[in-house]
Order: sequence, then structure tokens, then C-alpha cells
Amino acid sequence: MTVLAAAAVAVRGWPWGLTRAPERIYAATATAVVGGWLAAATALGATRSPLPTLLILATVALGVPWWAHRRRRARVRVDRVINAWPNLAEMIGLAGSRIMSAAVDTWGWRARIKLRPGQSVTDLVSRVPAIESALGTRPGAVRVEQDPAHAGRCTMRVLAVDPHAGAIPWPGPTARSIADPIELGVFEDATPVRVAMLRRHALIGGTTDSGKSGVLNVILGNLAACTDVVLWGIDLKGGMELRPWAPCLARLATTPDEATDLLADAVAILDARAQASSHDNTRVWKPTPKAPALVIVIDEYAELADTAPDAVGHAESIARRGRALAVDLLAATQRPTQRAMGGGALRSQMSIRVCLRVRERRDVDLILDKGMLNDGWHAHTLDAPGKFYVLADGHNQPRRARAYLVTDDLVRQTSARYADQRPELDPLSRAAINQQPRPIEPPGPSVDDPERALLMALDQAPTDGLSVPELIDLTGMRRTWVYDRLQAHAAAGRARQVARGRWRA
Ligand SMILES: Nc1ncnc2c1ncn2[C@@H]1O[C@H](COP(=O)(O)OP(=O)(O)OP(=O)(O)O)[C@@H](O)[C@H]1O
Repeated sequence: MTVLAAAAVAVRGWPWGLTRAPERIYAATATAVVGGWLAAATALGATRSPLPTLLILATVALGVPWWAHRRRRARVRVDRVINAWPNLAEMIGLAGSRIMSAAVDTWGWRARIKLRPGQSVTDLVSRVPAIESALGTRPGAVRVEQDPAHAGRCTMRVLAVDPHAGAIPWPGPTARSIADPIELGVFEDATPVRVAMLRRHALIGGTTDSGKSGVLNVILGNLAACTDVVLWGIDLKGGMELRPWAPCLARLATTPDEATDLLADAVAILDARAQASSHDNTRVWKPTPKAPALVIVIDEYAELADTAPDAVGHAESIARRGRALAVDLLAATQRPTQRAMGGGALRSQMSIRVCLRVRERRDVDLILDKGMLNDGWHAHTLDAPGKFYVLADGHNQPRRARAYLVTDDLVRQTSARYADQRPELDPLSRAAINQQPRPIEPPGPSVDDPERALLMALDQAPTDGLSVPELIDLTGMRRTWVYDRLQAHAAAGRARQVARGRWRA
């Protein structure tokens, strides 16, 4: 069988359609070696000496030429593109641009391009779909990055495979102090996305299911491990997103009134800190475990703007004055409307902007800044949850990244792990607010086994069923987990929807 297969490969290049003799000889040799080894392993046992040693030797001996050949072929393809570029460039309206050098890399290849005098990177960016068509790549394979040292030069990357095709598991918190940069995920060249949070407000925008809560979770997972930051949360979806972090939150507002009170208290803290700073002649508040920073996490900022107009004034005041006094905002929004963003006043104070997939192209400019869409920040083309662009100190090029995926289990484990290391507000800030922090309802008693808690809750649900927020409370899990499990139980006949959004067994 092996001999026949090797002969078929050698003579006809079958089944890979190999036309060149060296390729056919290599494939026939590989077929013969693999077939021979498998036959010997079947007859004698795979662990019988010297079969394991032969396997390793054959893998190395066959692997090296295969790898070298792949790179050579990739290089040949790239050389063809370099030669054809003048014609291609003319066809797509970039006549006069030149490829100066090109290199094959792990994911595809990259080329340094010199533009014709008068052309700019924006011209190249606006023709990316035409370049993809001319090069015959899949849509979304071409990236263009400006050369920071020369306005007429740029790097074009062509990704044969998407390095972000799969979810990237969260490696756990890397920050121990709010002064440490937080690692949100990885860029397409596998370098980590590190963002400094201290004295910066952050805006995370993207359409529904683009992964906003995912990015919030990576940041919260890191801040939870920092002993010099107090975390407050506002979640007007009844706490659906933030309640799993309750063990690490000093305060959680789930109604417009509570949100207004919470932000008013943050402003009171700001005032107290500002006064103390002017007394001591210190300009900035340096966070320590005894005098921590305050980070206010707001899930769905547009909802807050719609339902609690007073809260918006407080948020804008914090955005304007909070940085020096270490009171920072971390807001996520699905609808970055002009109104929600205070006509841009709030956004302009937010020096970290994370833009996930947006539905409409103009949302890019609303989340990031005017003109960013034209400059190549094409967030409308991001094609999986958690893929994002980041605009922050040290990140001013439109480079695609993917956020780490923090699973619901990791959220639970992380919030439980750091719950008893959370600092308290300093006495000055505590004295500035009348209200003693009310204990936040923990995310349910049976968090050790959320699956069992869910099934029990469905079994014991009243005839009109339980709502998803109630099930989130009872299980301590996030909304996406509850939805997924409800769908699975419904398919298996263990749960049914008795009314819109209400479930029971
Ligand atoms: N970094 C990621 N990698 C892979 N999958 C992700 C990532 N982030 C989120 N997801 C998946 O995408 C789905 C939606 O994520 P998420 O709830 O974070 O979106 P969202 O933008 O907050 O949605 P909504 O607007 O409805 O609140 C979830 O099923 C989640 O598991």
C-alpha cells in the first residue's frame, strides 16, 4: 500500500497535484517514510526500539526541507508581487509608489512602500480593498502603517492567515499597582497591548456583542489585583455585567438615582482632595494602599446619559478634574452618540480609547476622534468579538489587536481571590461623603456550582418564571453565560421561556 502510494506521488504528483520533480520526490519520500514507520509500528508496537528514535529523526529530516521550501515559495510569491507592483499600483490609482523592500514573516509578508511625492498614507489606506483585490488576498488581509519618521513612506502587511482567528486566553493579572501598565491583549505581531491607566480616563466603544464587557473584564481583573485602587461600579442593566465583580467593588449603583449619588460622591471626594492638595502644595495625588486611587467603572455610558442627566454633569466634572487627583473614569458604551459624549467634551478628556467593532463607519470618529476613519482606523471591518483598535499614549497607529478572553469562571475566581485585599478609601475621602458604603449584594449563595444553582433556580421558579437578571444574581455568573446555558437547557428540554425574558424548568 505504502509502495503504491509513494509510486503514485512520485510519478503523477497525486493527490496534491505536484508538477515539479523535486516536490514529487520529496512527497514520495515522505509518504514512504510515514507509511513504512506506521507499518512497523503496527507490527511491532510504536514504543519498540528504535521506532521512537526513528520517528524523531525522520520528523527533523523531513521537516527542515519542508520549512525551507515553504519560505522559498513564499519569497518567490513576494518577488512576483514586487515586480508586478508598478502595474498593480497604476491600476488601483497609486501610480508612482514603489516597494523598497519586502520580507516574509510568520503570518504572511510585509513591504516598505515609498509613495510618489504628493501621495499620502491616507491614499493607500483608502485603497486597501482595491489592493486586496489586486493581490488576490482574502478581504481584510492588508494592513497599512505609517512610517513615523517619513510622511511619504509606510509599511504594508499582508496576512495570509489571521493571527487573531482564535480566542486568546487571559494569562491573569499582570498589574499589582495602578501605576503598572495593564495588558489588554495582543497585536497582530504578537506583541502585548500595554496601556497605562493611572491619571487617565478610558472609553471603550463598540456595537452590541463586540466584546466591551470582555475588555472591561481584563481591566477589572488587573485593577482587582492592585492594592492601591478602590473600585466603584455603575451598571444600569440591573448589575448584569458588573455584579460578578461585587466582591472587589466598594460600591455598585444599579439605578439612575444610585448612579447620580455615586458620581456626586466622587465629585465630593475630588473637591476634598483638591482642597487638601492646595493646602499641602502638592499638585497630584499619588496613590498608595492607604490613600488609593478611585476608578469608577460605568457600563453603558449612553444609558446613564439618557436616564440620569444630573449624573452626566458629575461625570464631566470628574473627567475634567479627576486625573491629577487619581479619580478616573472607565466607561463602556454601545452608542457613542454626540449627546452621550457631551458633544465630544467628555470624550476629549478620555485619553485611552478602545474601539471594538462598530456597526456604522461614522462611529469610529465618534469613539476615537474626527478623521480617524480616514486615517485607517477601520473598526467597522473588525470581524470577531474582542478585536479592537487602541488609541492611547504610545499607541497612535491603527494596529489591530485582540483582547484576552476572560471566561466567566476566571471572573469568579479572580474576584474571589482578591476580595480580601481590597483597600479602603483614605479618611479624607471617606469624610467627604456622608454615605457609608452599603454592602453590595453578593452574586448569589451557590456560586461554587453555578450550573447546579441555575437548575435549582429554574426548578423552584414561580409560575411566571425568573428574569435573566434574577438568574444572574442567583448564579453569580455573567449575562452571556446565563444566556448560553438557558439556550442549552431549553434545547435539552430542561428549561423553557414562560414569557419574554422569563424562564423556568
Ligand atoms: N476577547 C474575546 N475573545 C473571544 N471572544 C470574546 C472576547 N470578548 C468577548 N467575546 C465573546 O463575545 C460575546 C460578546 O461579548 P461581550 O458580552 O463582552 O460583548 P458586549 O460588547 O459587552 O455586548 P453588549 O453590548 O450586549 O453588552 C461573548 O460571548 C464573549 O464570550
